[in-house]
Amino acid sequence: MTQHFDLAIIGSGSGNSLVTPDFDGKRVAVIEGGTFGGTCLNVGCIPTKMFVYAAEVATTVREAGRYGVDATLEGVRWADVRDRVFGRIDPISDGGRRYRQDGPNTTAFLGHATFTGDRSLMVELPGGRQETITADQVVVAAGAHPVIPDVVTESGLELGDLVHTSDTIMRIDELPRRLAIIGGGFIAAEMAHVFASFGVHVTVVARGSQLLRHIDTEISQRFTDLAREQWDVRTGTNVLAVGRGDGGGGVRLHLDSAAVVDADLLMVATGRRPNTSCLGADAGGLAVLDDGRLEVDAYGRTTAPGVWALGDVSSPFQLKHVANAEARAVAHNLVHPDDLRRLPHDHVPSGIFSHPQVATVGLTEQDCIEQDRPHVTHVQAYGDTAYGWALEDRSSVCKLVADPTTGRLLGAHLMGPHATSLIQPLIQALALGTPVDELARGQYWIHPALAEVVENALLGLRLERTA
Ligand SMILES: Cc1cc2nc3c(=O)[nH]c(=O)nc-3n(C[C@H](O)[C@H](O)[C@H](O)COP(=O)(O)OP(=O)(O)OC[C@H]3O[C@@H](n4cnc5c(N)ncnc54)[C@H](O)[C@@H]3O)c2cc1C
Ligand SMILES: NC(=O)c1ccc[n+]([C@@H]2O[C@H](COP(=O)([O-])OP(=O)(O)OC[C@H]3O[C@@H](n4cnc5c(N)ncnc54)[C@H](O)[C@@H]3O)[C@@H](O)[C@H]2O)c1
Repeated sequence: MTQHFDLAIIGSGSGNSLVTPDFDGKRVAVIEGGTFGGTCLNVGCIPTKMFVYAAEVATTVREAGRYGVDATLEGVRWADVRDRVFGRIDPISDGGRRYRQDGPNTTAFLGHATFTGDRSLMVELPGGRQETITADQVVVAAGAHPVIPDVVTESGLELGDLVHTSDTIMRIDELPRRLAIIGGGFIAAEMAHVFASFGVHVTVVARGSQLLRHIDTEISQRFTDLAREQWDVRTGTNVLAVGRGDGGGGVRLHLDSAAVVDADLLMVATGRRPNTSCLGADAGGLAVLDDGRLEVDAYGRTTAPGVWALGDVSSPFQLKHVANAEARAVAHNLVHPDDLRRLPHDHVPSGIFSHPQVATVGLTEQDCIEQDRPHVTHVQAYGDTAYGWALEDRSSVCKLVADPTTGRLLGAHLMGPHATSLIQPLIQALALGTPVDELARGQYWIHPALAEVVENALLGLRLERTA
């Protein structure tokens, strides 16, 4: 029997937030084929940052001697760290699922959905049952999954055993002695920090010449240099083959430099691909772009009338704050067809919770050069501020890019302690168009807080126009 709904949502990550009061008294289907709550809650932002915090604590103890405080890290109780994280998260996922199962106007379908036609879905439920659903409107919020390079797939090593992705590595039973990571992006940078801080020997194998290649080149270079001091970093290197280690234990990577890397576990962090290959996109009339994303217009409309998409499955940004912001726009658009809101894609910031932290928003210096755009930059060292002295900081920076003629900020790129929080006034200035001079001088900056690095960076920009 076919069930008809006012709204059907595929994916319970940011999609779950679409059940707004506008749908009170209407029928909403929430379809989830994996763990309720999606990536951020279960295997993404939230658990990783809870592990990162524990890693920060371990690092603080290790580095305490620099400040004249003698401390020894006695050990890391991995199982306790892990259980604290998932002891907090798993009940939230369970509660969210129950809330949709028992909700007054929601029906939760716990299975994989495939389009079979125009706003028509087939859901594979546990036990082999199938349910057919139609809806006036459908939102695809199906997220993305880790890409596994061929060289790993061809190794024959099973995922979740010796080979992990971020989906599984946080739940392992015990810390490995040696961890190899393929990839030099966000996940590699964060997880290398976590495991190295916990005493694991980490080897990062990256294709590019620098880690975090997509960010400002200067920051990426500085980050890579600091990473080399903490982890065994092999840049400009491809993995030619993956197999079992000598004696059958662990894994061995054969690199194109002729070197081999032996490790107890391998983590693959080579990007995430939108979940569109098993969605029946063709049957639903949804166009898929070359990179696997669903095609959407500026308002989140797919190529199929009445079908919307948001988040990792369609967005150019695989970030939770973007998925949430897109969900807010789509939630509005579902009920205001004559007053559509655009997906907010201006000045999208990102933060990388590694050691050091990195935070970035807006144009980089290279962007300005490539666009032949007038610009000035200023790099302010944390170490030149009072709180930087307290931190004994010698490597952290706040780099700003501004337009000298308009006096407006173009971009901000920070690397160092609390970079992901320090960047917020700069994100705000970009979003609200606050002139640099007004931002620097039009308010108090608490002395001697770390935020003075941002104040000094703003004051250091050589602008032709001031407010
Ligand atoms: C390790 C890691 C750390 C991260 N850290 C951060 C961070 O610090 N900050 C940040 O901004 N972003 C971070 N991200 C990215 C962030 O998690 C994602 O951008 C965000 O969660 C995407 O939300 P979404 O709603 O689009 O998709 P998801 O949350 O992935 O939800 C999609 C859901 O749809 C389900 N689904 C898929 N296909 C179907 C189908 N056909 N039928 C039924 N259900 C289906 C999936 O099971 C999934 O639960 C991180 C990602 C990872 C992997
Ligand atoms: N703090 C955060 O906001 C945060 C944290 C983690 C993940 N994320 C999101 O999740 C996404 C996925 O993270 P990620 O680290 O997997 O992707 P990424 O795009 O950040 O990095 C992928 C890395 O893998 C490399 N690579 C790609 N294919 C390869 C191959 N075949 N062999 C070897 N190397 C290969 C790339 O050169 C790059 O270094 C990120 O882009 C980000 O949007 C965000």
